[in-house]
Amino acid sequence: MTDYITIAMPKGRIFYDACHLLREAGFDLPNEFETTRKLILTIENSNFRFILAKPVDVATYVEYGVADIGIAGKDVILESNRNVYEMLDLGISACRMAVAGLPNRKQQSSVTKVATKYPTIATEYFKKQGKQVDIISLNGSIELAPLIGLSDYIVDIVSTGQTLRENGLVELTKIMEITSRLIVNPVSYRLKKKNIDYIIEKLKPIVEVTGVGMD
Ligand SMILES: Nc1ncnc2c1ncn2[C@@H]1O[C@H](COP(=O)(O)OP(=O)(O)OP(=O)(O)O)[C@@H](O)[C@H]1O
Ligand SMILES: O=P(O)(O)OC[C@H]1O[C@H](OP(=O)(O)OP(=O)(O)O)[C@H](O)[C@@H]1O
Repeated sequence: MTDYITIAMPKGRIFYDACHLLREAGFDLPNEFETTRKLILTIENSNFRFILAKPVDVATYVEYGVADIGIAGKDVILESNRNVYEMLDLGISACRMAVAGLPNRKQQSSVTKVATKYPTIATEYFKKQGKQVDIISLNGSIELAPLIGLSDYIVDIVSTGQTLRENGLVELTKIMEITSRLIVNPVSYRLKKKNIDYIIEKLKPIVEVTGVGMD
């Protein structure tokens, strides 16, 4: 049986950046990669197999070993806290995690409420600040929460800042910079080290040109 390397790719925003990066590194990804609805993709005459997952699920596929390696945002890696090795900062899909809110807001109640898709990161952040807050978990459209009185603040991804601006919110504090990382299953790394190192070595010079590298 072919000793496939299975790579979990995040659908959505990161996918396009990730495909571009892999092509730059010399992987011959067919053009249909960006248009197909297939969830398992192969490259002819190669032992690479790609699976397309929701970004938030990539680290889960890698932890369970059904994917040997994966590409995931640092936000997702920190939030999901999966047992994976983070091997390379790919520098793609850059954005930041920030606290935002309405300007000149008046607190609604004695407890500060924070809405977020990232409860772990938000809890950790406010704990480090020594602030007690109520975290309200949402799945999207986080900016809605302070507008409609559900929360005092949000913790969310900011990229261009357009969503904040168009909703009259302001960025208050940057929590961290976010980029996508190459993650690896620890057992796969032991068993398929040569093939996985080959991929990392192909990516490194491309990534270094853009100014990032190993953590
Ligand atoms: N403006 C942005 N908003 C959200 N994520 C971004 C942004 N820019 C870069 N990213 C990165 O892309 C990843 C999320 O991509 P995407 O928005 O496609 O996922 P998602 O919102 O979880 O997917 P879906 O739309 O299917 O729910 C994040 O984990 C983050 O690392
Ligand atoms: O600074 P910007 O460039 O405006 O990008 C930031 C927005 O993009 C993301 O939302 P997404 O589009 O993933 O939708 P969601 O609300 O469903 O998470 C993020 O949660 C912000 O809302």
